[in-house]
Amino acid sequence: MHNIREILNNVYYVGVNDRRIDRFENMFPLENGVAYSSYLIKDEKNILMDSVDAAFGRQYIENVEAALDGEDLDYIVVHHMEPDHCRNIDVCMRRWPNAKLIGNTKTFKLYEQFYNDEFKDRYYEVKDGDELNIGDHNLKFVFAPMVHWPEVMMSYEINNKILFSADAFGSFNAIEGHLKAKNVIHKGNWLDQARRYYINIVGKFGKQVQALFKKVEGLEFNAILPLHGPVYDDPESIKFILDKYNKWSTFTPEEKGIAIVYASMYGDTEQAADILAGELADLGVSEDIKLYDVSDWDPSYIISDCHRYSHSVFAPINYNSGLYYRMEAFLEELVGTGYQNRHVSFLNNWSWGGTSLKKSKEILEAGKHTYIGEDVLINSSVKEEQVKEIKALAKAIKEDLDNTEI
Ligand SMILES: Cc1cc2nc3c(=O)[nH]c(=O)nc-3n(C[C@H](O)[C@H](O)[C@H](O)COP(=O)(O)O)c2cc1C
Repeated sequence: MHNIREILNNVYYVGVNDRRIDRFENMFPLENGVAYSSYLIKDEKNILMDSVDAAFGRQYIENVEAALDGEDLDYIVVHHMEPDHCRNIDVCMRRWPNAKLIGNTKTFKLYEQFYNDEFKDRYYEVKDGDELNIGDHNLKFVFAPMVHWPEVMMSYEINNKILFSADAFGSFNAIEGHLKAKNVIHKGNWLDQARRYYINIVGKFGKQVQALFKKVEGLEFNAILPLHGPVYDDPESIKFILDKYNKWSTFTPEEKGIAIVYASMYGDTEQAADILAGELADLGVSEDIKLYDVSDWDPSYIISDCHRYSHSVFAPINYNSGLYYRMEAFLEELVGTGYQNRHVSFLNNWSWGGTSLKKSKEILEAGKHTYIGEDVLINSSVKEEQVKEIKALAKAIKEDLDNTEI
């Protein structure tokens, strides 16, 4: 049985929900699955936007067949070659033998790398800015290289001002009935999941996202249809997510707040982090204070909040003369997402010596951070002297937070 929605006039959602997947890209834990979105525009020529993950072939083909309602398929656009969106392209090409495959040079190169050149004689190659008229709809292809793969392109439907945005503006979470962003984006964990998706998957490519914004400057959007998560089709939600993307892609904190990230094997560093958090609250910090044990949390959550907030406190500890490896992996990954220009402080625990603090600072160096307060050095366990130092650090962070404009 099919399950499709007409989301805009003659634009059908033909995507699927994957609630059986535990980790996206076999890496990022999912709390409530993910949607693989695909769209069909019906017009004089029918055009399909991308496909879905391999696991959903049968369901997907039934969806596309239902949306076509007996008509033929003329084109399939491959906006992004990542397999969660293109593993059913070959199935569609065989099912609809008159369909042409729309992509760019890089799309077809990647297609043949992942699969083969079976459909070579049906390629319809487009260049950046090319247009294709299919009746009442007029598509303009906008290349968006490295947002977040090299072949990525978007389609802007000129007459109705609809942007088919590939992975940009996507989110984790399967769709629970509400496909329209206005019904979900301000509720539950949707914004957190949209942020975690962007920061961890596209985040590194802020420059390329900004280049795309420049390219589409002046275009109006009535709808943004991404390849995951809800669709944006009202002015408020569109403005909301564009503002967020502008912040995220310029590595600007979204809000004032403090992420405290610690490593602790026996609880002493954790206690120092707790004392600091309590002291910050007692000093009147009303913004979010989040504590993350690097051994406990998947890095994608911590990385997302380090980008979200203005302030971070890192508490690395010494381990076999170096930096505790989970903290090292976390910091490397954080830097890999372009984390920069934040206000940063340190707690450190040592029992006989090591390079953990120095190494942590070296890893973070590229981000040109502002260091707030004195580093607090804990010799195995927190003593009265360190409580004083932690209080002084809390005071410095509170003052700086008060002086921070977002
Ligand atoms: C397996 C292991 C290796 C450690 N290696 C070092 C080290 O090389 N240098 C050091 O100063 N402390 C080392 N420590 C001590 C920790 O850095 C820390 O001082 C101690 O675990 C207390 O902090 P915690 O209660 O937060 O774990 C090590 C601890 C463990 C459990």
